[in-house]
Order: sequence, then structure tokens, then C-alpha cells
Amino acid sequence: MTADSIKEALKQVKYPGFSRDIVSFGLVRSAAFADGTAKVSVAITTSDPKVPTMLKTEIEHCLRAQPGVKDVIVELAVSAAKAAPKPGTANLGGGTTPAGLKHSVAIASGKGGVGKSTFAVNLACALAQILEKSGRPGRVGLMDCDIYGPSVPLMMGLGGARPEVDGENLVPLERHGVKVMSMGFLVDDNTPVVWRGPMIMKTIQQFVQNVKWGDLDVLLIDLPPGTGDAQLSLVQTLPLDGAILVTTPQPAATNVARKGGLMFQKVNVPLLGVAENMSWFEDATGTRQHLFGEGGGATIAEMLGTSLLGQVPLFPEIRAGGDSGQPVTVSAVSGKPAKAFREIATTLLNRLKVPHAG
Ligand SMILES: Nc1ncnc2c1ncn2[C@@H]1O[C@H](COP(=O)(O)OP(=O)(O)OP(=O)(O)O)[C@@H](O)[C@H]1O
Repeated sequence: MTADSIKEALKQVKYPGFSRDIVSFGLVRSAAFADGTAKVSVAITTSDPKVPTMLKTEIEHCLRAQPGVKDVIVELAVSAAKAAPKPGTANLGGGTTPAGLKHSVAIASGKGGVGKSTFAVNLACALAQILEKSGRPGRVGLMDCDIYGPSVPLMMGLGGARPEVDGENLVPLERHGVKVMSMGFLVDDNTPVVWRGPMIMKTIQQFVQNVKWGDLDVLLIDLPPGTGDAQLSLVQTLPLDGAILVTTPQPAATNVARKGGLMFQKVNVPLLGVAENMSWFEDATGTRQHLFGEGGGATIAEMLGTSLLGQVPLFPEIRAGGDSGQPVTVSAVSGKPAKAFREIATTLLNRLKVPHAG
């Protein structure tokens, strides 16, 4: 055995209550092997006294089964979770999953203007439609963390709306079957907000913990564009199941999108796939014009070891839907643009193993 093969073996150990293993969660701090003794050091954040005991037993059991291992020493550093855990809550690396939230997925892009918010809004509406048909209405949330230019309120037809306050909590607004919370609801359009890192972190934590999301199958999180410190902090603050990277097809966009993907890999957030937006434009004769080049989405997906979730063509109706607050998935349910988003929504639900009738 070597330090590496110990870590490899520990990939079989799942964090209690999760389908992910302790290595991919980034909880294994060190591993060593000498004279038949495997020594590992693991750091976790939890307030549940059962978790450390369960983990220790699992790790010992796993390593004792490895060839040449006679003894196992597990050093477990346990720090208390920041927030008091609610029933069904697990805490990892500082993030707290609210009870009732099944899956959270970040929508990210390497740079601005690729249609990330448009994609997030339409994906949320398509998910809500599929889940409603499956007998699960009102189980999709959309959290707009694009603090620098929140466009979700306008795109969802909620411009100027204000959420209700219930005690210490905010009640998300509901539109097109989606529960929505956005920084745009809380700040005045005419007052530019100068955000500093700690303020961003605090706001995002409150968006997760002090918003009455209720029972959700999927919460989509629209991240600010780019791969700076703000994004990295957000990703570490939020308990994420995975991320979708939105890109346009031109080869020039691949490098910057790749950086976005690598950021998630650095913090052990799995990539659920790449979504290519503005893939082509269908002219009057039905011929596809590749205005922004071709193949970028598939190339990035391959580079990052993930797959292409789907492609969304350029449609004037998509832009018009965003501007009017009636996303195309809602205003023209049976049209081609809506179908493109629904296909991606179905693939995502399958990937997250959410049962549906879509
Ligand atoms: N597939 C599409 N077809 C037609 N128009 C689109 C499409 N996707 C996005 N757009 C339009 O492109 C513009 C930019 O989209 P959007 O605001 O969603 O980008 P973004 O990546 O979220 O930008 P930022 O992150 O800088 O806010 C919008 O006017 C939107 O309506």
C-alpha cells in the first residue's frame, strides 16, 4: 500500500447519508502507510454525534480489507456545524443543506453574455413543467446569485416585486411554477451595490438558510459569470450536487469555459455536464447557420471529462421571452426552443435520478 492507494481505497467510503465518497468531498486530509499500518486523517463539519463514529468504523473496515494492512489509525477532526442542524440536515465543509432540499445545481459560465441566466430561467421552467406533470408541483427553485447584474427577476416577469418577510425568513416569490429568490428583489434598481467578499458570502448563506424554500426536488443556482474568488467562495458556501457549465460554440470560448470547469473540480463539485447555447440559427429555408462556430460545447465537455447535456439554438423568441418576462418554455410550450430546454431538463433529472414522467 501507498498513500495514493489508501486514498484510492477510501473512495469506497460514502459520507453517511450521501451518495458521494469522502475523497471526492475533499474530507481526507492525509494518508500514509508504514510497517503494515495505514494512517489517515479526516476532517469533517457536523453536529451529529453519530457521523464521526460511523465514518471511523467504515474507514477501518475498508482499509483492513486491503492487502498488507495489519493496523489502521484514523484521526478524525470534527468541528461543529455553523448552523443548528434541522432534521434531515447534513453539513459539509461549512455548507448546510436545508431540510427538504433534494438536489442543488449551480449554473455557471466562464464569461458573461453566453446566455447563462436565460438558460437557468428556461431550464427551471422546463423542470417545473415536467415535475408538475409527474405529480410534483412547486418543487423547483431558482436562486439568482448573480449579484452584479441580477437579470432573473425581469426574465421571470417579477421585475419590481418584493418578497414577503416571515419572522427571520424571506418567502420566495412564485412564478411559472418556480420559486424564485434574487438579489434583484432586495436592492433598488437605481442604487448600484458595491459588494465586498464577506458581504457576498453572508448574503448567499442567508439565501440558502433564511429563505423558506420548502420541499424542493431541484434548486438551480445562477452564479455570477467568471471564475474569480467570489465564485469560488460561493461554491464552497453552498451545498452543491453538481454544476452545469454554459458556453457558446466558438473555439475562443473554450479556454475560459475550461477554467470554469477546473474551478469546480478544485473544490470537488462534480460537473453534471456542459450546455451549449446559441449553437446555430435556423434560416427561413430551415438550414442551420453556425453563426458562432461549431463544436465548442462537445470539446469542453471532453476536456473536462464530462458530457454535453444538450444544445440550445439561437431563436429570436428566446430573447423576446426573456425581455417580456414570459420565458419561451412557458409562452410557446410546443415550439422548438421549448423542446430544446425540455430535453436538457429531462437529461438533468435522469442524471440526478429524480423520478419523473417527462
Ligand atoms: N438561445 C438564445 N437565442 C436567442 N437569444 C438568446 C439566447 N440565449 C440568450 N439570448 C439573449 O442573449 C442575451 C444575453 O443573455 P443572458 O443575459 O442570459 O446572458 P448571461 O450569460 O446570463 O449574461 P451575464 O452573465 O453577463 O448576465 C439576452 O438578451 C438573451 O435574451
